Amino acid sequence: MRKPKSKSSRKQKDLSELQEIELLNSWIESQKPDCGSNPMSLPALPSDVPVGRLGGTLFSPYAGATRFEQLPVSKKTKDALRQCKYVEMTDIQRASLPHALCGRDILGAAKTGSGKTLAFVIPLVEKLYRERWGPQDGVGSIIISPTREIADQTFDVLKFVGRHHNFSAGLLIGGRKVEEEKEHVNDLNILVCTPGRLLQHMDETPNFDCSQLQVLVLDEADRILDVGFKDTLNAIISQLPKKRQTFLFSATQTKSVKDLARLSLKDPEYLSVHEKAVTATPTLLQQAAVIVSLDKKLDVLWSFIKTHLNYRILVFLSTRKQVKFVYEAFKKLRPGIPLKCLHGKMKQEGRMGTYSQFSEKRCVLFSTDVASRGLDFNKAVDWVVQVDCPDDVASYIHRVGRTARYQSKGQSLLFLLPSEVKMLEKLKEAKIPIKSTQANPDKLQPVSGLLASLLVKYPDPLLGLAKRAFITYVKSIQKQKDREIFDVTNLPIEEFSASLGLPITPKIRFANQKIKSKKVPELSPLVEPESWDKEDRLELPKEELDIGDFMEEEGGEEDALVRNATANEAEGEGRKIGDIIPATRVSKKKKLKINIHRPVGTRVVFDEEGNTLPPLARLADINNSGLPDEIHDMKNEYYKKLREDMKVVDKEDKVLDRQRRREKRLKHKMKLKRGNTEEDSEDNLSDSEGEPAEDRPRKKSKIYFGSDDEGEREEGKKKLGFTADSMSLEEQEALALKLLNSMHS
Ligand SMILES: Nc1ncnc2c1ncn2[C@@H]1O[C@H](COP(=O)(O)OP(=O)(O)OP(=O)(O)O)[C@@H](O)[C@H]1O
Repeated sequence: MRKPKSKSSRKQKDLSELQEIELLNSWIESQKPDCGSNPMSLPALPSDVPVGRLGGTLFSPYAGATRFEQLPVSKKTKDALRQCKYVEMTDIQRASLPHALCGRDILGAAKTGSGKTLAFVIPLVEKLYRERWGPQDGVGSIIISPTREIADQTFDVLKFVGRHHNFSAGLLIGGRKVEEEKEHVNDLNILVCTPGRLLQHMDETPNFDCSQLQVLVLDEADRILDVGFKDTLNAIISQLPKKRQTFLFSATQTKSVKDLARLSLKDPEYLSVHEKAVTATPTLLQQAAVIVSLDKKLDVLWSFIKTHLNYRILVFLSTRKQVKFVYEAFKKLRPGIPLKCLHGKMKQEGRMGTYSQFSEKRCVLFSTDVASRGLDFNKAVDWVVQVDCPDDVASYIHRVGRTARYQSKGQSLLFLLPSEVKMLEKLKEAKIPIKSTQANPDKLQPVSGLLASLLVKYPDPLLGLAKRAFITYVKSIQKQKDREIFDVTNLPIEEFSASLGLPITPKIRFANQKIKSKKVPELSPLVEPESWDKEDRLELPKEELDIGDFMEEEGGEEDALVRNATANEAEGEGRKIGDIIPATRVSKKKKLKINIHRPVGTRVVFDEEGNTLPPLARLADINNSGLPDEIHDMKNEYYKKLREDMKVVDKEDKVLDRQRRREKRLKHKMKLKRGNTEEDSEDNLSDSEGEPAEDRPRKKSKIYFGSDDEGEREEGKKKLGFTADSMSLEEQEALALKLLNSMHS
């Protein structure tokens, strides 16, 4: 145990701290543009770090510094940085820290994973240190993050950097008990929060006071300034003092004067360190795009996962319901790699748990855009797969930015619908080096048929999830702003629905109305669009991008059942042999023909209009050779069980049917013999209800066979002298005939 410090040593420490603060403050003073002196001048600004000032001239006295050690920051901060092994500064840190430490407002833009967090955490801590901020001074700094996970992560960085300082800091995010927070929030000096929770405290916590705020940080600034947070942010800003230092950081920074005016920035330094870089994304990131039709997306995703079982893969889908469905369904299919999911409606504990557990060596995390920004997963993500097209270029940049972070390599794959190819142009215009590649249909492992059987086997919850996934996806496309890329009328919704394993296409009024008028083009799902530049093709994706076996050059062995078009048919329809036929609902006539060759036990279900339900139809057509062993076995086992069950049910049905017919015949005979004089209420009932007698529930008062009512059974016995249990059908029939004959005679 450490000895308690004596009074004199504490005094000495205080004194040295005071001296340090004085020194730092005098340095800051000397750096003001109008001061004219530069006592701690360093080498000139390197030419590869373009630094500019919005509407002003560059003033960056420390821009030549490359190591944290060289910066005018407190010993406490330097010690912490050293302990965390932060030695060399990244570009954005080199460019922004000297300005930020001088007290200027910063608009910082740098590629994803380039260390922007430290670029605002260090000056924030230093500012409070120089101001000798203490617990009694209340809130001195606020960092606003768009998601809980980013806030949590930033809080960790803050804890590291501020470990030797004496400030109190708190994480205020949704999903936690607000009442507990209210008790402590007034004692905190630094708040790391999400906008909603901060405003909640501003509105509800008694005496919550931010009037002394020194530094405000908007991390992922363009997102926070976005319409989604507009009202909340305006309400927050209105309660903050105008005299403060403000930092705005993002990989896709806003330059909107309107936004800056909202935040009352004063001559902000616009530091876009990678503006002149050749690419807008990390240099070590390799990016590819593949054209996939909507109904083949899950097949391609499944194949990708099956061929990348030793990687850490982050998969983006556009809606929460899709994430839930794909996660639950794929989990049941057991691909051979741990699966996780992350979305905004998960409970806080689960959300944080998933986020921190995504450090397993091999793992697939299905996520919505909640994980698209700012997250720095503990261990490097190997692959980012965007199954659904991002909303815009900025969203793409943030999503792929979850890999290839700070000097590590990464790979990304973007799925685009044939109708979304325009996105590729936009990405290229934004200096994103993305290569187009093709999935090899021969290597594709179809999963849609398996999903159909899963939905039959586990209707709860999979059927509901699939429906919701379908609806939310279509709606998400409809809501997209960029109509050049997203066109809901171009979606092959029938095929998409079938590919999720759904027996019938759920109705979406707005979408159906729009789609009805437009014929869905019969696009081959894996065909390279003509507009693609051949030079863009990724010739050797396997070596370079490790895309896996199923992403190969055209040609190769044909999968007769998956690609079941004959040469003639294909040519006639303008398709190539080898194109995968989309899962369309064919005419009843055609399907009946297919039905004849259906293996025993395979059920064909028709909808109300007489169309067969494609997933089940497709299920029978899927070539098992394309399936992995365990799924093949699962499927066979499932079929076997299905066949056995069907045989039993079939046998029972036949016996029951025979019995009913005999009964009917018997009654008919009895009626005839009585000359229709005697009223048969059962038959009357049948007519009155207009149902065939055998399908109608029998009236309890008339039936004694197997009645639950003991009294009725006894009465029946008395009347007829037998029970159904005690006689075979033949005996019953013989007895009835005997009775009839006796009546007749
Ligand atoms: N100077 C440095 N030396 C070593 N590692 C660093 C340095 N600065 C940051 N890092 C590391 O780089 C990684 C990315 O940093 P950070 O999360 O701050 O990136 P970012 O630019 O904010 O990314 P995004 O735009 O995705 O939010 C982190 O793991 C961080 O620890």
